[in-house]
Amino acid sequence: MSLYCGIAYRRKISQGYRLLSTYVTKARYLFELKEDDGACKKAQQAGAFYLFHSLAPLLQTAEHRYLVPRFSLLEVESLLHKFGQDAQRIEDSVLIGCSEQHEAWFALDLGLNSSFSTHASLPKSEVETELQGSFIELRKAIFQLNSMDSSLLFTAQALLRWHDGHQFCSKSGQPTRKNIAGSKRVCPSNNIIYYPQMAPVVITLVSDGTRCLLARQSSFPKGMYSALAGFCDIGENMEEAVRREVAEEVGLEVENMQFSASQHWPFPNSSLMIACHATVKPGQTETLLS
Ligand SMILES: NC(=O)c1ccc[n+]([C@@H]2O[C@H](COP(=O)([O-])OP(=O)(O)OC[C@H]3O[C@@H](n4cnc5c(N)ncnc54)[C@H](O)[C@@H]3O)[C@@H](O)[C@H]2O)c1
Ligand SMILES: [Mg+2]
Repeated sequence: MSLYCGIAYRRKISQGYRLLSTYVTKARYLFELKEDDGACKKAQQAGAFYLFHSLAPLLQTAEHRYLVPRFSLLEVESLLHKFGQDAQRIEDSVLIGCSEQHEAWFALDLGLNSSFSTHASLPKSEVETELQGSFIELRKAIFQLNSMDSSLLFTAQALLRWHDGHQFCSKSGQPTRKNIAGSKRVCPSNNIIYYPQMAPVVITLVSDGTRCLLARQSSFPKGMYSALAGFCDIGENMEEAVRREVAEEVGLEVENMQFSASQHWPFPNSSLMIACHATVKPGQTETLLS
């Protein structure tokens, strides 16, 4: 369907069904904020900000759990002012979601070099004291966060990392400029648009119907085993990647496979983990036992 038809179709639908679901209005609102810098700037006025320092989120401790504090635009501006920085640094923030009431959520890293600020990084421990929290590595905090918080922080960290690593155009070498939402960067000299990327990874639980195969990398901590994982090669579909990775890593040939679930995984860079179940060809189960 062409874009024109797509838009016309959307209008027809929305005229026919005036009461759109909360999910649909939210999805369309976020899409608008990504496309319209003015609307996104306006959303920042009433939005909430999650703060990071060198990709570690600011967390507060409460009875074996971590809480994720959020700040208003005014609070962030006043913090920046206190540390001698101007509000332009807020343009480094990225849109990471919104509430059902359309309160937009942003993430801002106070530790990474800012393209706007003369002061590259805010002093970590002083900011922690000021905000009564700690910047904690996300990997260490995962299991003490609720699932909504961890998913938001995963997205935030992945986007912040992508922007940090894509400040220059790979064709012209010129600095690229992010849009307000942070959903893309553009090279002003040749208009090439860069979008945040993630690498597809297949992770496969191989079984013979009753037993499953786990493996370990030499880099894993002692005693840790996992399903077989690997990056998709360019040009491959999911099935081909599963077949190749299982063959490469354990020397077995996969017969049937089924998609199970997927998850964004921010470590060490952004991956889309695609989880599958697979069985191996008959006669290979002895290998599984040995
Ligand atoms: N069982 C597991 O190993 C496991 C479990 C949970 C999550 N993960 C995640 O899945 C990802 C892939 O697992 P793996 O390390 O076993 O992959 P892998 O088996 O494909 O081996 C990694 C190697 O693949 C190459 N490679 C190809 N494309 C790459 C890309 N886009 N980025 C980085 N390296 C690339 C590199 O040479 C790298 O050393 C990892 O990021 C890991 O965090 C793995
Ligand atoms: Mg692997």
